[in-house]
Order: sequence, then structure tokens, then C-alpha cells
Amino acid sequence: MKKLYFVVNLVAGKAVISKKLGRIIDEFVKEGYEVTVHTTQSGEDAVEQAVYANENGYDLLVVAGGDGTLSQCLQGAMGCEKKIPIGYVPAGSTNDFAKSLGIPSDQFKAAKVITHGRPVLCDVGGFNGNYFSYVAAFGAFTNITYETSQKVKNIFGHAAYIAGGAAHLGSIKAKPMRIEYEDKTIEGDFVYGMVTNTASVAGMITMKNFLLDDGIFEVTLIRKPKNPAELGKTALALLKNDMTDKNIVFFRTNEVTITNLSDKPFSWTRDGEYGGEEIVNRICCYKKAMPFMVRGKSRLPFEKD
Ligand SMILES: Nc1ncnc2c1ncn2[C@@H]1O[C@H](COP(=O)(O)OP(=O)(O)OP(=O)(O)O)[C@@H](O)[C@H]1O
Repeated sequence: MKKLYFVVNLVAGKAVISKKLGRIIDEFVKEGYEVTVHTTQSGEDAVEQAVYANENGYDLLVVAGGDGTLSQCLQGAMGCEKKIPIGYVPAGSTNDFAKSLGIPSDQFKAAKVITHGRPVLCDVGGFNGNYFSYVAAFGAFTNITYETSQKVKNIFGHAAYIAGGAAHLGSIKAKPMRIEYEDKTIEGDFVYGMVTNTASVAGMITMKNFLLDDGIFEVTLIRKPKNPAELGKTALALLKNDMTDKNIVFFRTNEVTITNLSDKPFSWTRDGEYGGEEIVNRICCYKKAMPFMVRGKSRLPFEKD
């Protein structure tokens, strides 16, 4: 019998997953899986559970939670020699990565994708020795995702991020940074930067023309605007994915080093969770490093699709 290890974060999103669990588990059993369910007991529990599933003869690791829970499972799984496919049931507030993978927001339909779909190898991000699935970012707004409490996110969902963002608008500070990739070096003051492998960031920024398995990440940086009006114009351009704005620096690469040139620390986020405050940040792309379950047919942003 095929063995499925099911990691469930009951506090993610609006905690809607608890009501759907029975039907989802029933789907797995009907499709011939012996199911082991583990509900996360603390913030970092999902990391250990992913290691457990990979090292104890399971065929499939299924994760129900938000981007943070998925990211923690990825973190655990990347450290294992044999990597079993990850099936994802989106149950968080934004579920950015699910959108890239074409996974339905309806959790039962997402479970069906896992039982009837196919595994595809996705690129995985490396960030100072840790891993991320779809975004590593610094600067304006990036602290909102992990500073907004789970309780507030669960009550207000997306509105919590937007309200948090508005509260931070007046306090945006540019950081002097050095960005090095291939043989290029860029120096300047930046208010925001993100390295992504996704169709969507924080449910608001939509990325175009990317592939999930090409070994290349998209790098988007925003230079310090001259005044609030210019900041507004650039923010709008970013939301519309118009990378021609004069304050936006956009390029693609498989490795970039971003150095904080100021004497003040600033924080990063990895997949919406706290990502540390290192001065020198090395970000790289591990090509086709992790299998994820996706729909059997529909076209997805993969090299061969
Ligand atoms: N038993 C638990 N008690 C408290 N916190 C937990 C527990 N299990 C997991 N967590 C934490 O719950 C948080 C939920 O994160 P996750 O990103 O999965 O959901 P979300 O924030 O609602 O969704 P999204 O990132 O898609 O907006 C994580 O920071 C995780 O560490």
C-alpha cells in the first residue's frame, strides 16, 4: 500500500482546513493511500515532519497550510537525500505558490490534484544556507507578512496585509545596497527588493514570463524615489508588472549576492516568514530540486509544458 504523510497546520489561514479534513483524508484513502496525519504543534514543527516523512518510507508528503508551512516542509525535505513528491493543499491567507503551481484554492479540489496529478520538478531557492519556494525579499512591506499576527490575518485575510502596508507607507526608508550577479555590480539606495520564482507575491504583485524549472530567478529592485508621488507611480508599475519604470531594476539570474552597505541591520523575508538580518546575502537557484504534485493536464509555467 502507498504511504502518505499528511502535515496539517490547523492555525494557518482562517483555520478553514479543520472542517474539510475528513473529506480530504477520505479522498486519499479511496485512492489507495495509507494516511498518517500530523497536526503541527509549534512554529517550526513542519520542518521536522518533512524530514520524518522523507526518511521513513513514505511515498508522498502532503502539506495543508499557508506559504509558510509549505516553506518549512521544503526546508526539511531539501536536507534529505531522497526527496518524495510534495502535494500542497493551500490553507493559508495568500497561498502565492499554489497560484504558480495551478493548484485550485478549493482544498478538496487541491486534494484531487494530488491523487490524480503528476509530479514535476521545481526550482528551489537557496538563501544563506536555508531554502525558499518562491520569494526572498527585503525592504518596504516585507515585514508586514510576518509582523501581522496570525489572529489578525485569520480575521481580515488580505485586508490585513494592505492595512499593514498603508501603515508603513510613511516610514519607508531606502537602504544603501550592493547587488552583484554574473559580472555585474549595481550600487544604490533601494526601498525594496525581491528574488522570485512565482506568479504572485503577497497576492498583489503578478509576475509574468517566468518558468518554475529553468534554473533562473527573477530579481526586482526598487530604487529610492525622489518624492512620494514618484513612489506611488513606481508602486503602481510594480503591481502592473511594468518593469520599464525608471526606479525599477529588473533582471534574471541563477545567483545574486545582495550586501547591506549601511551600519543598520535590516530584515529579510523568506516565503513570508522572517528570514534573518545578515549583511551579505547569497541567493541562488537550485534547478529542478524538488518534485511537486500538479494537475495532470493543464499548461503550467514549466519548460516542457
Ligand atoms: N501549532 C501551532 N501553533 C502556533 N503556530 C503555529 C503552529 N503550527 C504552525 N504554526 C505557525 O503558523 C504560521 C502559519 O503560517 P502559514 O504561512 O502556513 O499560514 P498563513 O500565514 O495563514 O498563510 P500565507 O503565508 O499563505 O499568508 C507559521 O508561522 C507557523 O510557524
